[in-house]
Amino acid sequence: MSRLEIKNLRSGYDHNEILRDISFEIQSGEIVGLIGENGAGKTTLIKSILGILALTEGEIFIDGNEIDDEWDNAKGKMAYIPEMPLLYEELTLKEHLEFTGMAKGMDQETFNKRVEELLVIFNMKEKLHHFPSSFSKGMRQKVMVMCGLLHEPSILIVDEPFIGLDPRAIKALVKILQEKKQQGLGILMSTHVLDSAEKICDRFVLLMEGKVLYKGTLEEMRNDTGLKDASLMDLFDYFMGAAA
Ligand SMILES: Nc1ncnc2c1ncn2[C@@H]1O[C@H](COP(=O)(O)OP(=O)(O)OP(=O)(O)O)[C@@H](O)[C@H]1O
Repeated sequence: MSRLEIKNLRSGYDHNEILRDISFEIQSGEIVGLIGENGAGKTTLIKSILGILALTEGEIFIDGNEIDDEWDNAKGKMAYIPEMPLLYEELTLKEHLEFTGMAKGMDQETFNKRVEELLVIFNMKEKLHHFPSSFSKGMRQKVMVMCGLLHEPSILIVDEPFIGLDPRAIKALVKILQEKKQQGLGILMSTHVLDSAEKICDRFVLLMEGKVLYKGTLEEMRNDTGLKDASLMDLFDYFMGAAA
């Protein structure tokens, strides 16, 4: 159970500031959708939260503790699943999991138990000793998700989880994210797949040109715009149009 809080964040690349005054939080047991057009700053924001990019201003807290002071602790609580599956071609699925377990400092007993559970959930038992070269895109994505969930993080950050997955794989992933959420995982999910996002996210942060354009639930968006029954896509269009 954790809470991630982002306060007045500014960051970017060298002399190119991309994000300005970003503030929002992710509570335990909720899925927050990070929505924005190409180049809005979603990946830059994720990289900033993960400490890959330095902040020029602002603070990030986990459970009230600033990440800067508690970096190792924070790293243990967070997991990240990147947009493109990054696998080592010379390592089998088992070795990927072992490598992750070691990096996260898991003890053998917990590791074995979790691997057993994840292999069943993701239907990958038969692939345990196989190399990524024999995996489809969806299976590669599954390996990333398994590695991400291995140490039972309390905050999960997922960048574009649905790209390249077939409808059944999307359904399976949605089910897993919902189950994990019910168990208390807080999830930040960046995606362009708005119909899936609408179904599974509890709240949304809409980004435009590096700034928060809107944050709230679907219901709040509908009330604020007067667009009753509007889809997330329609609401996103509306907010983008109003800001242009
Ligand atoms: N390595 C980099 N160096 C300099 N500028 C970058 C770099 N990566 C991204 N940018 C710029 O930062 C801005 C935000 O890009 P970012 O990748 O965060 O957008 P995004 O919302 O994730 O887009 P997409 O939906 O296309 O993945 C863009 O203007 C982009 O050109």
